[in-house]
Amino acid sequence: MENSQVRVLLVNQREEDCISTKKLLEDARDPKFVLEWVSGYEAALETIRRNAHDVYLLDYKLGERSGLDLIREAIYNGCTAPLIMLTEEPDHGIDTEAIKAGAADSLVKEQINSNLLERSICYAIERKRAEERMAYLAQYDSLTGLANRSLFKELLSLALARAERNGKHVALMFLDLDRFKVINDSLGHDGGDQVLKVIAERLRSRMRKSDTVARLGGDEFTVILEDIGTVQDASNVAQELLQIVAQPVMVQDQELFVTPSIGIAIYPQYGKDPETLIKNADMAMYRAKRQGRNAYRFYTTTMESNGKASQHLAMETRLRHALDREEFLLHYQPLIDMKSGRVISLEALLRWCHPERGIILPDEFIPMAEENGMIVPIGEWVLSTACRQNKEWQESGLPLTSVSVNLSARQFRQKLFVGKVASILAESRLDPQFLELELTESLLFESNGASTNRLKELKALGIKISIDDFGTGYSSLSYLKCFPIDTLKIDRSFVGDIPSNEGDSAIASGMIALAHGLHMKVTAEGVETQAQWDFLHERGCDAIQGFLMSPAVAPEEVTSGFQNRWLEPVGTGAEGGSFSWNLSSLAKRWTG
Ligand SMILES: Nc1nc2c(ncn2[C@@H]2O[C@@H]3COP(=O)(O)O[C@H]4[C@@H](O)[C@H](n5cnc6c(=O)[nH]c(N)nc65)O[C@@H]4COP(=O)(O)O[C@H]3[C@H]2O)c(=O)[nH]1
Repeated sequence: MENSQVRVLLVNQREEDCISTKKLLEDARDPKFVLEWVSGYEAALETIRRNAHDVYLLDYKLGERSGLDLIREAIYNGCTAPLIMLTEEPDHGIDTEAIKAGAADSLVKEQINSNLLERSICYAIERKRAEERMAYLAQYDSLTGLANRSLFKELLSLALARAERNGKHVALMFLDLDRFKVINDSLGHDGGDQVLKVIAERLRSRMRKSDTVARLGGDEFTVILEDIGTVQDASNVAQELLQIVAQPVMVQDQELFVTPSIGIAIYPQYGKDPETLIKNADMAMYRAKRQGRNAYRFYTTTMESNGKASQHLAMETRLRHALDREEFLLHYQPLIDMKSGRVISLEALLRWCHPERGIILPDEFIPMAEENGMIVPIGEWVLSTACRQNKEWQESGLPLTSVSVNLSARQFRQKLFVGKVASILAESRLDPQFLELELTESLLFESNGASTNRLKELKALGIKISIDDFGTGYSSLSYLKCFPIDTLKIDRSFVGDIPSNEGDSAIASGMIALAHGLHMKVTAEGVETQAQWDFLHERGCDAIQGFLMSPAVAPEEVTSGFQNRWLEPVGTGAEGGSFSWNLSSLAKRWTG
């Protein structure tokens, strides 16, 4: 026990009990017990209110009142130290009542010996400390010691209620470090943590005791300034915060320069409740970032009313948090082998479950995520979720298939990308042969030898590579033979009008022949009609994907699809032999 002297207050009516208890505790060396005694109920309550003891031993019999009453009253009066009940004889009913009332333990006097009493006291104190520590951890950020998100929200609600009562203003500042990810990536998490600690300390020491500084997570901090006189006051503080954060930080013998972007929303003009105020300060912070970082911006209504630009800003702000708030999900679309009718792969397609708008398709937010770099962490999430999910399916006994994952150029260009893929595979325990990465044509051809090497490293891991949207990238075909590619995916823009459009039909046929000539497989995307199916089948296309078979579906539907209608090949004839397709029944199976 840390504190080697434990102050004990014994409350009972008989002095001889005090003497015997003293004797029991006398031998203890560590901790050393210092026993005090009071006999009356009121005197006991008075002493307990002074909060001067580490533990209380309360007799059940205290004249007209009982020890149970004293426990309840002590707790009601704010007693935080543990209370232990002492009874004359074993009584389960009293024990239970005592514990319910808040006692740490209940002991029968005649059973007590020195050892038992010491242990009971020490356990009670340790348990109390553990509870206090847990309560602290639930409210404070363990890295910086600042208020955490939940305490911050509570304090903000209280601050707004106070401001409403007193007719005052509150400024909420949302502060995010610029390019913190670069620091984390280059110094590692320990280095990043040290930076966060230094910044947290600077913010704390600048603010008054009555102001709140919180860390919401990652590199996001908030400051609540109560009782501000004018907007200029908030401006001055923001200006000062920019300066103190920008002071060099020494970490791992390196001098680093960190800058923040700060968004400010003022209560009550720009948010009457905590949620609105937080959302608006966040949006203003994002505006500061977009306008060059290392700056502060006040939230104004024009940020909302400024048509398309503001919608874009609001969407980007939400997108930045979507990952933390677990708003992304994956749907899966099957790719069907044309010979066997079996599912050979499931393409993971990202969906954003927007709290107000519902499911948003990737075309609406991936370009934004590409532009602001969010695609890198989002893509990592997609990759690990898809691998984990596929492993789960395999372990649950579903037929083995690959999962294919779309890659963005920004992800692929990361220096550590191959290592990341390897560690995701290791974590998910998915056999690499069941992962396929889909890269776009332009991604490969825009870069140089680096892509070839990276592709070779990926292939060396044992995963498959396909070229997505093939035919849309204006690339030189001669490049194709330089890359270790398994599959070409014909873009759906060439599939939509076959067989009626001669040009598209010729292109699709040419692509199939080209891929086969280079010993690659071909998948046609966007197959919606039987005529397209027939055409592609005749030309020897290996696999197809499209609404004719199934749209992308939620993971649960993949399981039920396999169980109900996706399992067996359709038609007659042996696999690989001559196979007569019964497309309408196949399509029926797929569409349920
Ligand atoms: N009209 C029509 N469309 C069909 C048919 N069959 C499938 N599709 C749609 O075609 C898209 C196929 O994916 P993609 O070419 O890789 O095109 C994807 C891919 O480029 C990108 N994307 C999706 N998920 C991710 C991801 O996790 N990471 C990255 N970087 N990009 C992704 O967003 C694009 C659009 O995805 P989705 O909206 O899910 O749209 C999917 C799918 O729903 C059909 O028969 N007819």
